[in-house]
Amino acid sequence: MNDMLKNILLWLVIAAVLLTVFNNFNTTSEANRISYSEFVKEVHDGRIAKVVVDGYTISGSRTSGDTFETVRPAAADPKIMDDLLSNNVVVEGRMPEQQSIWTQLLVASFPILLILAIFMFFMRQMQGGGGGKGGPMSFGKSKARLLPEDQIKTTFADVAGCDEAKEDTEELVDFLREPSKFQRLGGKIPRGILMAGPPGTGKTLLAKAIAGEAKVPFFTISGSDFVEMFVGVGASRVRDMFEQAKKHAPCIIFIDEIDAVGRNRGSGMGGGNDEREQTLNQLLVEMDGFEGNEGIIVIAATNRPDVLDPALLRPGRFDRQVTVGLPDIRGREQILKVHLRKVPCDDDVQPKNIARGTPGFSGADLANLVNESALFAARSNRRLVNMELLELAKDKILMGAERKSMVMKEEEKRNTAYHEAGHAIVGYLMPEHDPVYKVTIIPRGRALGVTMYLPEEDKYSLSKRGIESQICSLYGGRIAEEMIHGFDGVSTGASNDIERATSLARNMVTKWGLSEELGAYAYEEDDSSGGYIGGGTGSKANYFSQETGKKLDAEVKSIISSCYKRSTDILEENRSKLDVMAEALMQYETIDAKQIKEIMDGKTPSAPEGWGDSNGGSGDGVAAEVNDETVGASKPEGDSPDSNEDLGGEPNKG
Ligand SMILES: Nc1ncnc2c1ncn2[C@@H]1O[C@H](COP(=O)(O)OP(=O)(O)OP(=O)(O)O)[C@@H](O)[C@H]1O
Ligand SMILES: [Zn+2]
Repeated sequence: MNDMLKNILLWLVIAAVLLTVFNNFNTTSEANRISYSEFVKEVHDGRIAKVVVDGYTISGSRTSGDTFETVRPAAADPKIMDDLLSNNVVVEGRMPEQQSIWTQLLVASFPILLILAIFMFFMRQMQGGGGGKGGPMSFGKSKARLLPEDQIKTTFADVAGCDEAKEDTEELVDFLREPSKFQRLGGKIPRGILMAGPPGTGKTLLAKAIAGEAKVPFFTISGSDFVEMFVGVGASRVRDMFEQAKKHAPCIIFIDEIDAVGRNRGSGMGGGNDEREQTLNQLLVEMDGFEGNEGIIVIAATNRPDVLDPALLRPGRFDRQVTVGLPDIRGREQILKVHLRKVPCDDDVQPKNIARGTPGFSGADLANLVNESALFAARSNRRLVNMELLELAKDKILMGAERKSMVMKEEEKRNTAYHEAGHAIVGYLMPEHDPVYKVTIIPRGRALGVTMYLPEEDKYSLSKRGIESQICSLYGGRIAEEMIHGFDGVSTGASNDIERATSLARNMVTKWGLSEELGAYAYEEDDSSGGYIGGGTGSKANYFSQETGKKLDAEVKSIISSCYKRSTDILEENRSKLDVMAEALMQYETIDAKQIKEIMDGKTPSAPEGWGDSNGGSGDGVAAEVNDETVGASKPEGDSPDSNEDLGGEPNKG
């Protein structure tokens, strides 16, 4: 880095010297050159006949006939013009205006200033945007900020409502506390952890808590800090950051917004961005570089895990993913408690009630809610935060223009509850269907709600009966909606379900030979999937006539309508269970296998674990939620048949 700077500087100096030399050479090479004072003397002596003024250069001829040339200093006496004219000298052109000494100095020093400015510019670039965040001036320093272990006050107790994520990361604490002991015991050393989840769900907080628990230093940097105009700068920052971290190991490096550097290199976005690519490559190199025994854990956070370059996710890099989702109602209650601990509260404050009224809020929103209520209290000269102020703060946050769309309306929540319950009940009752594991109406990614099935083993082939069961449960959501709203009230939320069901039915007929009518014959082949359920969208090759095509369509339709009918029958027979499950979802937002079984057995569902300990006071220590991360972990695609993610339709649905 320093070498590069020196080079730049050296070239600038050489250029300046050459320029000067060339200039001088140019003028001194002329014959008949005289000094200005000589010229003035000759003017006074009346030896000059003609003068041609060209800027500061004065040339001309003497009365004797020979020519001369001179350069007029900027500070020359302006009276010379009068002298020339009074001696009847022919003057062509005009003498330049007199300038102040300061202007002259400025003009003279302009090239030096220019060089200096360029030099400063490079320095700032090397240093990273120039000082904003403080820290010592030196070239090539990464912008990573170091938080020494004794300054980290965050612990797991400060992170609430994401117990699964906490459990997933507890092992890291053990490792960081004593890397060598951990290794001796045969623990597999993690290197990179990717925290994925929507903004404000506590990814940064959790990473910091890991450092706080393990009492190790914490480096933070944002992915966007690496992205610079100059090729090589980002990469050198990455290198520098790892170098620093090695000196402080065991420690944690936290890279926020990893997607800023980690976007898929192949993807069109910012096409051919050399700098970003080099930075990413350097990051990959560094991740591969350390042997794992150096005690550095790199935690990266993103809310777009889907756009990351697959190379980042390979074994040995960010091969472990921890999802930090939006909190459900219990999570929200716990988060509220964590933050309410920090403000003086009235006795009437009930975190549970606020949690109930804030579906869709992130941890950051809830922290903000408590903070706002404290501000309201201060403004109205009250000593305590009470329920009224908390409600006021909630309304204020809900009112925030962009939040409105995020938070579920009661009506929408009910619709989603019925939809998911429909999936779950049909899935539960169909033969050879994966067991229903968990149902939630908390939005996840683009999905409004999710019903998760737990495959009993990895399945690479399914029976005809199993596939039909899947098609039935896929339609369960839409049918349930239809049952409560009538056909006209059905939302567009089921489009993904319908797509997947159709694709399954089509594959049954055209690829898997599962139609009696058309036999075991490959009518269609696509190059995308190796026959794995889920339907490919790749380019297709057709091997059938138009007439057969019609038969295929008819057969697909007949499979679908028979599944649709079966699904409808099931839901009509179990209408009361559907109501109970939808009601439970409205109340608890997430229910798991236990509650689902109770409902299906005709019992009143029990409250989920951790529900109702609202007087517990502390946010942690509440029973863990079921770990939904393990669901379908064996399947690489989100499109796998073991969960129904219900995408919201267009915002302006009819
Ligand atoms: N699970 C939680 N428990 C307690 N507080 C939380 C939780 N999640 C968020 N918060 C509060 O919100 C603040 C912001 O959260 P944080 O910065 O960790 O979110 P993030 O997921 O890293 O967001 P981003 O993706 O925007 O960086 C935290 O400092 C904390 O006060
Ligand atoms: Zn659905």
